[in-house]
Amino acid sequence: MTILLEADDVGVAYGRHKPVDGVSLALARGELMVVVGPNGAGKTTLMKLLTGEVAPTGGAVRLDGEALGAIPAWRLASQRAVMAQASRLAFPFTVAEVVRIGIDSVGRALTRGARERIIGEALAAADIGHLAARSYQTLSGGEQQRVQFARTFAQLRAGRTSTDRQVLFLDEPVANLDLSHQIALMESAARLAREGVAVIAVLHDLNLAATFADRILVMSGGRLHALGAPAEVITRARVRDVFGVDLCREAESGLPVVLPQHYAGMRPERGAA
Ligand SMILES: Nc1ncnc2c1ncn2[C@@H]1O[C@H](COP(=O)(O)OP(=O)(O)OP(=O)(O)O)[C@@H](O)[C@H]1O
Repeated sequence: MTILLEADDVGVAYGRHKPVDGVSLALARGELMVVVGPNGAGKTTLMKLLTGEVAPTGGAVRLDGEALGAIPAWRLASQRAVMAQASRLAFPFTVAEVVRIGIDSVGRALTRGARERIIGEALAAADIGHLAARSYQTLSGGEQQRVQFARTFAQLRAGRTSTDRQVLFLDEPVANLDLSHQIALMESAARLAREGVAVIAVLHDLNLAATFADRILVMSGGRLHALGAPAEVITRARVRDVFGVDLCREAESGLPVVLPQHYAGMRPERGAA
């Protein structure tokens, strides 16, 4: 198993407040890990620690075996892509231009045709081909979110010309999406995982998490509460403890969350990484 992202006892303190405290994890090539937890549990802060946006006050993060801080920005751009919670743009870029930004720093060696192919593929992966000429600023929140996913998708595709050991970070990527686009975006993320990308995503929807995750990490009060396969982690007792929600009786066996019929059989098969 090839580990692409590692956190050792990582945490950050703001005065006496510790949004994330002592979290350790290892994310393998081809794995899709979903981070869940209540509001304020430390999910976004953990993602920021893992991407290097926030410097840890304790512990260490390694990307493909190297200390995060030691990797130059130009190389990081090929190794990982980040979709943050909200992305506003000050300039009136078109959708296609925003997606092109994703490959500006990593796709210089690509031919013009290859770049256009990647952009087309990214637009399709996010179902925004029909919006390509629209101004990003005039899009709905959900449409903007899909554009940001396409940008990260394009960045990874272009970066693959330098390395196929890549990590994708998605912080609440489906927050504003309708049900079918939530599933479509997670399917695209799962497809990237099947191609070997290590994917880590913050989600609030436990159904979606259980459907798509190889492993689920539960954060609670800044600490790692549980980490494992969906059926082991999303138990009725844990949902009660962590989220304060009592699930229905049917939830007693196997995955406790009532999976809508629509999700049935949608769990993608993972190929060997
Ligand atoms: N820069 C900061 N200074 C002080 N406190 C912070 C800072 N950043 C985050 N926090 C606090 O850390 C805690 C965790 O925040 P974080 O955004 O990681 O939670 P979350 O699990 O992503 O929540 P949500 O589900 O609401 O998005 C919160 O109480 C937040 O107010």
